[in-house]
Amino acid sequence: MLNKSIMDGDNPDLTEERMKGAFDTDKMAAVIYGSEKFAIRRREITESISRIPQLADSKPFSFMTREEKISESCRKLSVLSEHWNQLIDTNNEEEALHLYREVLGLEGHAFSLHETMFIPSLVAQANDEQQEKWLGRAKRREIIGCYAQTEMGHGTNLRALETTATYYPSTQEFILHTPTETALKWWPGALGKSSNYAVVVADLVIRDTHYGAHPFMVQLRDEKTHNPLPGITVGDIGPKMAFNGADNGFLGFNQYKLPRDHMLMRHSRVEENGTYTKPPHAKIGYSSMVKVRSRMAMDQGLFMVSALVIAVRYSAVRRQGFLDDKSREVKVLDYQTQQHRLFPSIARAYAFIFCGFETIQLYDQLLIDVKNGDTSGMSDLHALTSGLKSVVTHQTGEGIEQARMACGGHGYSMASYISEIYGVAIGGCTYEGENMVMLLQLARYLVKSVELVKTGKSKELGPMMNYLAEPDTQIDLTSGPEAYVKVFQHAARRQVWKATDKFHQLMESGQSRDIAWNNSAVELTRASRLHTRLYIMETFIRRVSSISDVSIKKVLIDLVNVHVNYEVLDIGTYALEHVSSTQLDSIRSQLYSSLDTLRPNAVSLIDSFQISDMQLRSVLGRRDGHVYTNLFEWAKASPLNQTHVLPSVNQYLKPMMDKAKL
Ligand SMILES: CCCCCCCCCCCCCCCCCCCCCC(=O)SCCNC(=O)CCNC(=O)[C@H](O)C(C)(C)COP(=O)(O)OP(=O)(O)OC[C@H]1O[C@@H](n2cnc3c(N)ncnc32)[C@H](O)[C@@H]1OP(=O)(O)O
Ligand SMILES: Cc1cc2nc3c(=O)[nH]c(=O)nc-3n(C[C@H](O)[C@H](O)[C@H](O)COP(=O)(O)OP(=O)(O)OC[C@H]3O[C@@H](n4cnc5c(N)ncnc54)[C@H](O)[C@@H]3O)c2cc1C
Repeated sequence: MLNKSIMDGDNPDLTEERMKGAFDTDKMAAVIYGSEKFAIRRREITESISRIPQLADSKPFSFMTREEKISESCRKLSVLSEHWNQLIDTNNEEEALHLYREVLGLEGHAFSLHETMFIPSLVAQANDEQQEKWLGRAKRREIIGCYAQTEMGHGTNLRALETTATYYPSTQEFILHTPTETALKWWPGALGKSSNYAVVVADLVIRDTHYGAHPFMVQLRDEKTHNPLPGITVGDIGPKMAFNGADNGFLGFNQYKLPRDHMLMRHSRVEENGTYTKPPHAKIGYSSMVKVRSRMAMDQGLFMVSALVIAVRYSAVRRQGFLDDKSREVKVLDYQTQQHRLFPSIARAYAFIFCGFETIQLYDQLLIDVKNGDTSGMSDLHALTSGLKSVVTHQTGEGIEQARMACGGHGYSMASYISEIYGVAIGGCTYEGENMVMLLQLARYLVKSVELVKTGKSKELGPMMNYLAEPDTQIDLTSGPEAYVKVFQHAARRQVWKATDKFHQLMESGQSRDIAWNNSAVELTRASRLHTRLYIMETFIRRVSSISDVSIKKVLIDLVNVHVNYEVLDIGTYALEHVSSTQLDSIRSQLYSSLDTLRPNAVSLIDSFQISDMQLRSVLGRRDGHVYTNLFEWAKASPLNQTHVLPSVNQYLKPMMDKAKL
């Protein structure tokens, strides 16, 4: 049995799909998750969780109020705290993330920022003594922390943050202060009600000199009573589009005193007498953001996968309409339009996850380098993750929305859970830097790279930039996926040069640098997208080429074929400058035949992610495929159906109808 999800009693339509799978889903899981060891650990953790009944949702999550969701996730966290060490290796971040995802899902919880930004900030920004003092406590979850940077008035432009941390040598204290309403911290996850500590980013002021954004470790609430400390105003910012299990919060300081050693001082320092030592790299304080951005290709890939697991499984059990055989309706997965809607997203999800592995490793390496005093890799990783974060969040949003529509009417029901996945995932277009802003950060790097080529300094180009210096060559589309990489290289190079030329020409025509930049910005963001998509395609092909298992490699090559054909057609207007319309027609035919080739493996490809029903919270995406019975059961569980006649009917509708009868 190659597809390890097959079980007796499942919906036969799904079992039939799983029987068709040409590869071992456990082996594919090992490729997806980077190693056989981790793929096995994931399954073991999931299995162990299923043996602890208190970790299951106490009722369907979608029927809970926001307060109930928050309380439910806290209840589960307290159960988890009893089992933590048996369930995972607590030093292994990937195991911890898997545990969180399985048990708490994606709607956020009290620890949402604790692991993702609070601890990483302490790891990267606190000096050894400070780590000694706080890191162990944070890791043992004696305290709960978050990352409080964004303010009501400013999120993007960090240089304009208004919260001040003014140092007074006389008392050797900082005074944290919120000078205006717009200076209130606004948005930080888990800040409102859960966290008792925060890494607060504030403008450091010493003797009237403003040194800009710096991180501070700040206690917000009393450890015994959990009440806010005097001088602190803190609360929840209210319901959001999604992610409502998290208490994103506001925070204000009224002349709040903080000891000197609460500024995180690994890279910049303030001495007792107020002498300031600047960091070895001006943007080193931004490292927690780079950390999260470096995770986003992986995390967003998994969001997209969740929606695709639901849509592909459902498409295999949903029968509607006829093809050749008029005696039985077909599975909607057999429609070419359905495949075209879903399969390119499966390919992108695989590609994002492979990229994610790379960027996570690059960040881990950078952290070591920076600790050893080498900051030279910072710009490269900042540029790479800025572009990647923007492209994957946007494409993930598109893919999830297509997955919802692919489920027809039931996709619109919360029983599918896709709208929640969509709402949480697209938050990523905004958090960790608004997408346009981050594409423009990458564009700075691309423009500088072109300037290097123009001035004969191509040798100084960063990784992935050499293609900018190469001439256009003839493209032979029959030579395999590498030819498609060439199309992307040509298109990206041309757009990067075009945008740079425009920027330079506008400056030469007398516009200031900033105005010329703004007037070239749309072209610059297009250049960044093409460059990033090239990186994604190259990484995907490189990863697949490195696989030795024949059956796994075969299906992944099929997936690469879907990817490269789809991507080139998707940038058709740019590609047309390098390939003929006849060639594009042939790419179109190849795409359709690659969808056909992939069809028998579609269910196995998404089963391989081994995402449990507990995590999916979707009636449509159930592993066993028994959708209809459970859809009815789910609807019956609606609070509205707990009584035949609602009070609102007796109070308003009945009197209204009765009155109309008179
Ligand atoms: C282990 C278990 C874990 C369990 C976990 C359980 C979860 C399990 C489930 C997991 C799934 C998760 C679910 C949802 C979670 C939701 C989480 C939501 C988190 C959201 C958090 C946030 O949302 S938190 C706030 C983020 N807020 C931003 O993101 C602001 C953007 N804004 C900027 O980031 C700066 O404002 C911006 C633009 C760079 C300009 O900064 P600036 O003005 O200072 O600089 P300039 O533009 O002038 O640039 C001057 C030169 O600096 C260079 N440079 C700039 N940055 C650099 C850098 N970092 N490194 C190197 N170089 C850098 C640049 O490239 C220029 O270089 P050059 O001169 O050579 O061209
Ligand atoms: C779910 C969620 C969780 C979050 N969690 C946290 C958290 O834990 N901690 C935290 O500190 N923050 C958090 N944030 C805040 C988040 O980081 C910011 O909202 C984000 O960085 C965007 O900043 P902004 O809101 O100021 O957007 P704005 O900058 O106001 O964006 C508005 C528009 O202006 C455009 N724009 C702005 N500047 C430029 C420019 N220079 N060039 C071109 N266009 C520009 C943008 O592209 C956008 O179209 C969270 C946000 C969300 C949605």
